[in-house]
Amino acid sequence: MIATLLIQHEKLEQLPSGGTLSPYGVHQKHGQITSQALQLLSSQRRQFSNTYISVKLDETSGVAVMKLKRPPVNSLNMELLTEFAINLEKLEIDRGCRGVILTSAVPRIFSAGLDITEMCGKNADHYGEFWRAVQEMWLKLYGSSMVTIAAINGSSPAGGCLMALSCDYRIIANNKKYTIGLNETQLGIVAPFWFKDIITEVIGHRAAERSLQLGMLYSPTDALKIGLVDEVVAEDKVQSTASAVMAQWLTLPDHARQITKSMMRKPSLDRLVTHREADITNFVSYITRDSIQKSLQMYMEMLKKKGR
Ligand SMILES: CCCCCCCCCC/C=C\CC(=O)SCCNC(=O)CCNC(=O)[C@H](O)C(C)(C)COP(=O)(O)OP(=O)(O)OC[C@H]1O[C@@H](n2cnc3c(N)ncnc32)[C@H](O)[C@@H]1OP(=O)(O)O
Repeated sequence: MIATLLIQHEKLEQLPSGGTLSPYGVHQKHGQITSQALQLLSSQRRQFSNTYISVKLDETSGVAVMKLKRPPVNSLNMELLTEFAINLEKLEIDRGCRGVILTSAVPRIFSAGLDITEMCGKNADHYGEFWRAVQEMWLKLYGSSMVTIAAINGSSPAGGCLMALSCDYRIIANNKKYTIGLNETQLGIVAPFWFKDIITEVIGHRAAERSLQLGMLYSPTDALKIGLVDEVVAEDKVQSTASAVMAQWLTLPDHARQITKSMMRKPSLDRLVTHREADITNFVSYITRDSIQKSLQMYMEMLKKKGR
């Protein structure tokens, strides 16, 4: 028992921020064994935090709450994406964790999507690496065997919406100021095929086509109407609803639910895995076009002007 706890604890030790997805040892820190064991036995919660992600795992329920914490808008830069993938992988291999609630620590924003500055004025190698990190985040989240619930406590455009769409269930706060959707065309860019696939799976072909072509951002109630989210609840009920829904989902045997989830999601995952390198090459050649760089720069300027 103690040995198992020790291994789990060591798996969950804080990694240095900005690290890579390299394996982390389970045989470190032998000298601390006794104190770690005692600490663990007396506590039902474990927490770990990187620069842009914090995780609290409740060992009693087996539910982790993962928060994005990159003010002002939780835009997804390379470091956040990498930390996200590492933390999710840690939870994935932790037997004590069966479900993850994904939410934001930044008021009024779930995530503003990909960090546009990662896609502007850099070189091709950078774009390639960045896109690989975006893919990795998605493969880990969409491919997770755990129950994943998005507790959307703020606006969630583009890549933020993709994150929410990749979860098993979406709960959004009832606030007209919050919007959610894949608005890429409004930036003058195209959502890649796997973004398109996932929104089509969630809301159906007709709604997805309209939504993607027009780059639509929906209020919570409109998002509910088209099935982009599953529930709209009062702002102060988002987390408690997420916990209640999670508890319901966790009443099912993991084995049956996981195989079913995998059956449903495998075709989309396989498509990206098979075409991963081509997708990166495609992204790099697309994003380095002068016209695309110009569109993104103009969009950033517009955002900055609006903020002044
Ligand atoms: C042939 C086919 C090939 C296909 C190839 C693929 C092509 C590429 C696919 C790319 C896929 C995904 C794209 C994305 O995810 S792009 C990101 C899109 N996101 C958005 O449009 C959201 C933009 N932001 C907002 O609408 C608002 O900021 C907000 C989230 C609603 C919050 O509003 P706010 O009033 O609270 O804050 P605001 O003043 O606007 O912003 C504060 C500062 O944050 C900066 N900022 C906002 N969003 C981003 C972002 N996504 N990246 C970087 N920086 C961002 C904003 O500029 C402000 O900065 P400053 O304080 O003025 O310096």
